[in-house]
Amino acid sequence: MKIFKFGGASVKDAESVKNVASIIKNEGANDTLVVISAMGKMTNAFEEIVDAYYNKEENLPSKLNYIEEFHTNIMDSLFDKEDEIYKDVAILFGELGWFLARNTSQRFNYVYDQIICFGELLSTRIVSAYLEKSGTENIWFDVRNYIKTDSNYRDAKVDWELTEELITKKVDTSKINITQGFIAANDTENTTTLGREGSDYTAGIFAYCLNAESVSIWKDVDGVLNADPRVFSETTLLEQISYEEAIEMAFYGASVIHPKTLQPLERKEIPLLVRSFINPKTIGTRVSKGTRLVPYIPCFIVKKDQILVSISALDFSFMVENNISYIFQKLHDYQLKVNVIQNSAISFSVCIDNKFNKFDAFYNELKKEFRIDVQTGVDLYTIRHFDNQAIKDIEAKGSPLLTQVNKETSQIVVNPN
Ligand SMILES: Nc1ncnc2c1ncn2[C@@H]1O[C@H](COP(=O)(O)OP(=O)(O)O)[C@@H](O)[C@H]1O
Ligand SMILES: N[C@@H](CC(=O)OP(=O)(O)O)C(=O)O
Repeated sequence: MKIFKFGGASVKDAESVKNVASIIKNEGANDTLVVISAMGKMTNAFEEIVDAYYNKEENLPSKLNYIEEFHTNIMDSLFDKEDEIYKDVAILFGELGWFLARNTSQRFNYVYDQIICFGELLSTRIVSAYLEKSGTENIWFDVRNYIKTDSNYRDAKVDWELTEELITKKVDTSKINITQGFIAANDTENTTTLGREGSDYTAGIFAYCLNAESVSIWKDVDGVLNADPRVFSETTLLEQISYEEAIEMAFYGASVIHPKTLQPLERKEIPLLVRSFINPKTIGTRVSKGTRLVPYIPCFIVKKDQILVSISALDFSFMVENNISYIFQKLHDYQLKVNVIQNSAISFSVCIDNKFNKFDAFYNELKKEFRIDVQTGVDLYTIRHFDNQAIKDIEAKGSPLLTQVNKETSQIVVNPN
């Protein structure tokens, strides 16, 4: 069985849905399981629903209306008014309205997951119905009956044993199956999610449980490139990458592959193909056991808008285990992700992501006991398989503030000025 995964960009409008349908028809076979994300930026739009629900209820109707119109416009270009899909979609909006009206829980993460899941439920219903209408028979199923997790809402952990049992028992491997990425359910049938951008991971879960022959994730780029094309004007397609190399790249922040996706595939040596939904005939990138990197060239990963923090003791004493472990505990408490660490006798520097906007609270707590220098708005470049020229090119992007060189990886924090 083959697993395909289509992200939001691949189903952002009616033309894109037609394109996805033709890829499934031409590249898929009868035994293909297709994982699909919410259309376009719909997960962000559903996040706004959650926000309005908690903070600005008067905005709810207009935000719901925007989402409903977005999907209706796409359907109007793909279907006839009397088609069943309009009823299916109306039922989903009915369920969402019912939840918003009846929910009494104040648990934010629980509420978030019960709302956010509608993006994937809607997109898969629409793509499945369009495939059927255009002559490609398929089975739509609700992934929440297949992938089971704990109750850690918004970042749920998969119950592999139960999930494998359900998937192997229930998936009809002789058909084209259409299902949702990113969402799952716990043992009380409440919806959970696997973390933002988790649909690649869903594809990995199905591949692992079904011993798939390959996973293809269809992207708006030709494959994995040696640098983020949004930041670098010249990039080269990587034809082959080993699992280890892809895991390293994802770990350092190459957003083209979700980090959790690779481990289940590596364990069963299932190749991951990163392919272009714009040019489906091109070969893309193969991530598999074998050669580390083809071609073997420096690869650049960028994390924008980081904070560089230098911490030293007020009395200029050495930064050693006890104060460093205290700082780490605080970084953990405030959910600040550390991307680089550099230590000298009297100062300790970290480059961090302020994803949850808790840096100010961290700073206010630490400044009572430490001297802290903060540089906000800096960029972190990671170069895998660097050479001198690659380091020079990055250092020329602004004022380099910190450079760390390991055997295969160099990390440079740059103030873009
Ligand atoms: N090294 C890289 N190679 C290819 N694309 C990259 C790389 N780094 C960042 N990207 C970005 O990742 C995007 C695709 O990933 P993503 O948006 O998560 O896809 P999807 O949501 O469709 O799963 C590309 O549009 C590209 O801008
Ligand atoms: N829709 C979810 C899951 C996902 O993986 O989306 P995408 O494949 O478009 O990154 C999100 O935006 O987080």
